[in-house]
Amino acid sequence: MIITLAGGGSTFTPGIVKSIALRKDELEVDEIRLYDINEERQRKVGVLVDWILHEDLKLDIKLTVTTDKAEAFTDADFVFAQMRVGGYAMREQDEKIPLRHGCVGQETCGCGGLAYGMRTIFPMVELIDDVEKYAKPTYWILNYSNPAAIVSEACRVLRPKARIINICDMPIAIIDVVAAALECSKKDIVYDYFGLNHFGWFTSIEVNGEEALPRLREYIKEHEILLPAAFLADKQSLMKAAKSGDEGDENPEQNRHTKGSWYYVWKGVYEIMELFPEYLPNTYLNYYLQQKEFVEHSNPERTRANEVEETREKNLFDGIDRYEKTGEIDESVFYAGSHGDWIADLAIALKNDTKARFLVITENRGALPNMPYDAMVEVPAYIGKKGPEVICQDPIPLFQQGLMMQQLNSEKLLVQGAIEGSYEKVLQAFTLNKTMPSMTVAKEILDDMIEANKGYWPELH
Ligand SMILES: NC(=O)c1ccc[n+]([C@@H]2O[C@H](COP(=O)([O-])OP(=O)(O)OC[C@H]3O[C@@H](n4cnc5c(N)ncnc54)[C@H](O)[C@@H]3O)[C@@H](O)[C@H]2O)c1
Ligand SMILES: O=P(O)(O)OC[C@H]1O[C@H](O[C@H]2[C@H](O)[C@@H](O)[C@@H](O)O[C@@H]2CO)[C@H](O)[C@@H](O)[C@@H]1O
Ligand SMILES: [Mn+2]
Repeated sequence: MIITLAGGGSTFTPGIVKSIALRKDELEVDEIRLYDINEERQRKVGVLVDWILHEDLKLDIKLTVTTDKAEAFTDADFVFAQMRVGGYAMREQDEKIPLRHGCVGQETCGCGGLAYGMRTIFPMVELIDDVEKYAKPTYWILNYSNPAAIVSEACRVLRPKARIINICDMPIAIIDVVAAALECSKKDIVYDYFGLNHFGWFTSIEVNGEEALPRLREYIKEHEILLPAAFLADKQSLMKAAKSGDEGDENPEQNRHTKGSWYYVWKGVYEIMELFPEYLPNTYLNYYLQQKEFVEHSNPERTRANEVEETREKNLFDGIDRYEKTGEIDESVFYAGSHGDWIADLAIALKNDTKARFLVITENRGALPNMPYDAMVEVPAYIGKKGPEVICQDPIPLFQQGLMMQQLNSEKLLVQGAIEGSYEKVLQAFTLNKTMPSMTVAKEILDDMIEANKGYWPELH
């Protein structure tokens, strides 16, 4: 069993490798390969991964670190894709350009997400072609390269036969927080959900067979935020940290959610549920339902990209430099948690045909009867060796369906515009996005984005 991480220089690589390694028996993994286009970044992360596999866990798993496609993909069984096309420098542009025009600037939502999508569509297609050329015919690509909604639509259109499953860890991160709030184990939770990626709702959260949404509603109302009580001890300092964008030094998974801009993410769940209490919203709906408020509490000079550069990325690479100089490892420099565990669990379900239930981004095919057949939706599915078998649901309510159709068509227009090189379609995608106040503002942002993305975007005519 060979698993290749494409985007092996990612800040998430050490955590994912640890999750794979801890499930080595179920995955029967013989070799892990790291592949990236950035040789130096890849080499450094490779040093840490080598330590995890061979010094820390003392495992007999071969490690290959490469920038060569043939070496990376030949006979691979799984490819876990986590590319950030353009890096944090371009994420900063995605966030800051719309904010300069008074609009939501976010990694995967609004115009920032559309811009990131334009950069990622063709590198993803290239990755699929490389994998098809070199890997085992039974390969699976588990893709979490963002923006997953646009990437999955582009793959559906351009490579419909590819063995790729697109996934997102935000819903499971929400379930982690819900479990802490309800003081139960996340293993006891079964949930129902519908939506698009970063655009969906939990319709049911059962804990040991009991519907817990009413209890969760009360919790959120009482605390005025969806964060576990322990994290709320000092609300004043939380808010101060949020305003300064300070993530602090701590690294544990949930604590990071109380720091920097994440605070507003969990606060927004309360604000949405005050007006629309029926379902638990995905945190990303904040950007579409509270556009004005998001812009008001954002600092266009310092966005989430800066926070990540100064914390997760800096901690990782400073930690690796220190290890190379002194031989000392501080495990807190790398992020490990639900993200990697979930990806490894999904690979196990595919490989061992377990038919376990996962939330995945997949072609609708009637699962949501009042959404288009070919929409890439995020819904629960049983996962076995043939891929996802989606679970059918009742028609979704008009409010959610209307929001989803607007977002879906914006994303579809972007993909069509990228493929056809059509400026007009891309402008329609921007204009249609719910974060846009007018077509004129959409055009101003698009023109700035074209300038900033030279060398990354296809030419538009
Ligand atoms: N779907 C999800 O829920 C989810 C969760 C976490 C992260 N992500 C995504 O995972 C990716 C990695 O995030 P990160 O913060 O660790 O970023 P990062 O910049 O640290 O890592 C990304 C790596 O991808 C490499 N890369 C860029 N283009 C490439 C290409 N064409 N081929 C191969 N490698 C390439 C970069 O050199 C870099 O080493 C991002 O796309 C991020 O949005 C998704
Ligand atoms: O701003 P970032 O880079 O820290 O996070 C952006 C990503 O946020 C979500 O994933 C989180 C997840 O919610 C959290 O619990 C933990 O696992 O880290 C992830 C990455 O930060 C979202 O689902 C991703 O798509 C975003 O890229
Ligand atoms: Mn996500």
